[in-house]
Amino acid sequence: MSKQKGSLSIHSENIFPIIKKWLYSDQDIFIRELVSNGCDAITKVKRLDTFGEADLSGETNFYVKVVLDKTARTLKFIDNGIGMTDDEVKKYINQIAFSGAEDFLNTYKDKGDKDQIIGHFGLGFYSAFMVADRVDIDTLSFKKEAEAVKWSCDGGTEFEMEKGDKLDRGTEITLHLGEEGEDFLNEYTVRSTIEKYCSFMPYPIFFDVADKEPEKDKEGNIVVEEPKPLNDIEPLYLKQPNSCKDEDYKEFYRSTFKDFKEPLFWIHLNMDYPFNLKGILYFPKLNTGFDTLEGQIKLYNNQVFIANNIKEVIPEFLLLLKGVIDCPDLPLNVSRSFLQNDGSVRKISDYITKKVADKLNQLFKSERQQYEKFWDDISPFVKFGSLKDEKFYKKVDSIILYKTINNKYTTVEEYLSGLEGKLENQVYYVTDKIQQSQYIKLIKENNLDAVILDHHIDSAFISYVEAQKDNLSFKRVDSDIAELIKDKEAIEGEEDKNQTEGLLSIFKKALNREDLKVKLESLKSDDVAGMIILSENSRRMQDMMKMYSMNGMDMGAIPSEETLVLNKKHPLISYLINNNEEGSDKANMIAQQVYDLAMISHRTLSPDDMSSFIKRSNEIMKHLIS
Ligand SMILES: Nc1ncnc2c1ncn2[C@@H]1O[C@H](COP(=O)(O)OP(=O)(O)OP(=O)(O)O)[C@@H](O)[C@H]1O
Repeated sequence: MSKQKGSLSIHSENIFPIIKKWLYSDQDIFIRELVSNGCDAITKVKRLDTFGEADLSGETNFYVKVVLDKTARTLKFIDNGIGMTDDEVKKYINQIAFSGAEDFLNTYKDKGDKDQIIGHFGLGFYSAFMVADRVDIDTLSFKKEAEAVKWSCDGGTEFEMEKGDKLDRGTEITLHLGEEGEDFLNEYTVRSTIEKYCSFMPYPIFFDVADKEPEKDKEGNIVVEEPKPLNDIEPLYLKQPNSCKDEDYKEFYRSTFKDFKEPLFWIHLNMDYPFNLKGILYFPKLNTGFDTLEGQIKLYNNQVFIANNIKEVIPEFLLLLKGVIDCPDLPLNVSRSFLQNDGSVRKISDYITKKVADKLNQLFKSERQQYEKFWDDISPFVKFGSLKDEKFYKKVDSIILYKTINNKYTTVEEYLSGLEGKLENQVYYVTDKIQQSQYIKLIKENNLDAVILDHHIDSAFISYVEAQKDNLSFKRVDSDIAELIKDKEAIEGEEDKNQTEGLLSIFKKALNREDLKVKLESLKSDDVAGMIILSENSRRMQDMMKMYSMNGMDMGAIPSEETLVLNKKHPLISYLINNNEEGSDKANMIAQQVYDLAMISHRTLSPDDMSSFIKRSNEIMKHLIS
């Protein structure tokens, strides 16, 4: 066969169902497509007016109107934009995937700002057939002497076109809703879909129900209300940050996210080069737990809503925030909610991350007090962000705060320099202020400090920080603190060894635990009889095992590394040392009680241990009166 060249042909009968059914992910998107076509039509005619190619004679009243008629089962999209001549209908409507928007941009590419035109692919109009059995177009071009055109198609590949009777400039698209469009006979659905996609579109969008019962006042007079657009044609994020007041930001937050809690602070993104990006990111007040943190980042392209929380553009941890981002440079797919794989998406995401880190640094440096006030709310976000994105962590590392047991906020650097000479590269922490109060007391008595890390994210976070920083280690207050609590003056001798042996035997017997580890120390304080000490590593291992045990692992298999430190100075312990009563009821009771009391400050008792503890405590109380 000889070499041939040619162009591929498409069978409209086969391609049309694909466009109608599968091109767009959400059925309600037809509303966005038709309203944005109306907006594009207005932008075009206004632009031609500025070029002197159309004469609008100072007209300013531009709009897109959506009118539902439940009785007639129609939904109309009316605009007073550029309109179409019959040639244009043939070119742009009858030819699938031929975009008048692209055509317009190419014709006028040297003039003006290309970004305001929404259409691109020449397919959006056909999304109407996802809900309509028939679509009519009535249009009149802005051109002088233009004739109105009427076009109609029932979703097959045939259309009808004739002279129309439209008298005013613009286009009216009528959707005859079929079975699949049943939902859009509902006023609320139409209204909320317009609000969802078109809230920030650049021309007023009105919604009306043609066959609605008129509203009447008490006297029965018909009340005519001034129509109000459903959108905000000049959203705050498009304005210059220096012209926006705090109240404007708060109001925009309330109206956009329907959240009446005030945001903590916000970042106004305003970038023109190397890509165009505008938006506002809000840090919401989070007084709920981490599990329920849920932000919302609305992504727009040229004031047209694309989708919420698009992970490709918005780094995952930023999805805990609330905000709007408008980026006309996004490489969108036809269906718009999908992005094309493109390097610029990564750049956009990096830019947003950097802006957030910059804002936090600026707050830390110039408004430390405010920053501390916000810290409890923003800390899960900053920690989650650090875990998810090393670059972000590097930028915020030095401004991560820790709340101390004295209710102060400190960075690791400040903490360590405050305890210079006492602690080296070691941070004490508390996970439960109440349970660990005994240890907190010790820390305070030793003029030390500890930070509170009581959030679910903290254990993962500190391991991450330790991996990032050489030498730094976090130690829970009940870990290796023997050195701290020991009375350094007391000298350990041979006698201690024997006493430890004796006590060990008493406790093992009383608790019926052969694996028990006991240490005898002279503690600084003589009001604590015993304490449980567990090395940080063993405890973390235990915590991890516990997590796994939820998935069915046997906890009994984990060896216990806890050591019971007994205080030689405490009268109960010296009683046990000095009276050889091993195995007696009294010795057993003291040993069990000392052990349980030490355990309670370390972790929660098991239900059985708790009931024995209560029972025994009552027994002991009875001795007071016997
Ligand atoms: N309301 C309207 N007024 C004037 N022209 C319109 C109107 N609706 C559609 N058109 C013309 O029909 C063309 C095709 O519209 P369609 O919605 O299919 O694609 P598009 O808007 O160009 O691109 P996209 O598929 O990205 O939305 C438009 O580019 C425009 O020229």
